Amino acid sequence: MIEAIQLGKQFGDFVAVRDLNLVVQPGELVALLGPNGAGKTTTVRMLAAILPPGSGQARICGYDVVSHAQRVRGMVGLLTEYPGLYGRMAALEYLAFFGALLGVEATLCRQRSEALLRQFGLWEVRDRQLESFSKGMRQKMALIRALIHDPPVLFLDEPTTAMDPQSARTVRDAIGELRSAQRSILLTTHNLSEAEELADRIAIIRGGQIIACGSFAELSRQLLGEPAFELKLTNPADQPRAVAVLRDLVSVQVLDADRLGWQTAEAHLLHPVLLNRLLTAGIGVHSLAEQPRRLEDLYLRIVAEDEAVPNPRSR
Ligand SMILES: Nc1ncnc2c1ncn2[C@@H]1O[C@H](COP(=O)(O)OP(=O)(O)OP(=O)(O)O)[C@@H](O)[C@H]1O
Repeated sequence: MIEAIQLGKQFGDFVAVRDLNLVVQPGELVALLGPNGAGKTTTVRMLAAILPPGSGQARICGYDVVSHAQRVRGMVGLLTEYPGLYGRMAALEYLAFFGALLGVEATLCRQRSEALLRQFGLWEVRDRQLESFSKGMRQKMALIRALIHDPPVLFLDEPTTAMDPQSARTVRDAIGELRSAQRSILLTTHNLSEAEELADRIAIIRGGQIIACGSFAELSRQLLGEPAFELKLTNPADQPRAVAVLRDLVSVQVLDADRLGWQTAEAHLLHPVLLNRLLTAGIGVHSLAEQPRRLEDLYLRIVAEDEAVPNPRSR
């Protein structure tokens, strides 16, 4: 479990993170999203016991990141944006070296290394020096390194940057599997479709503070209201009659000549009645579909609304 309680960090007069509260339960993946300079990396570095918090508290699996820093580092797997790999070492040698540093027994380390190198398609190049690896291969190696001691907590900072679509897919699938293994994962990313796909909850940080947090469905409802539906009529000439027939059932919006829209949380109850009415009135329905919502729309809206108030760093 990851816990941040009123966590804060200042660099000189500059407040990088302020009163940040966040909990990531075991088996949960939370995506931390935010504009450049929002405080994501600073937060992760504090939670991973790399940077001491300026104020507040952080705990990993119940251990305080300051008083039990060493223990916390052993329980955390960290994939940073710029992983420094030792280029002269071969892949397998590197993992043995890192595993030993983290206290992983040699035979176990070799077994895990093989399983992970195979999972990420790097087994064939296990004896090649890391300096000959492409950016994407290095990123995969950094992820394997973060997993070599089988940590209960993972911090993944931009895990799929620099990867081709197929490699990014492999890594995303692997992240999905890691989550079901009862780990707590905090993912920072600028790739919103990746966050939408992987995250159980989304936390949006701006100016060092969390300005929104919840599941995609919760944030959608809070910001955009109940799910929205769109009905397309077979014949645009029926539109005035369709509006009249549905008016007392739902708040109908005319979207254009042959399309009507509404929002409801109870589509399963409403739609059979509504379709029956239209049918009885002899009004043809071409299609009825829920309007897809994207995390990108929500994110841009949350950040734009927050920008309308003064920057929290100077509040
Ligand atoms: N060691 C430091 N000294 C001074 N300022 C710092 C230091 N580390 C971070 N900052 C500042 O704190 C703010 C937050 O930085 P941080 O790297 O946490 O942001 P981020 O959300 O990870 O950004 P990005 O998406 O660009 O990676 C930035 O304005 C950064 O310049």
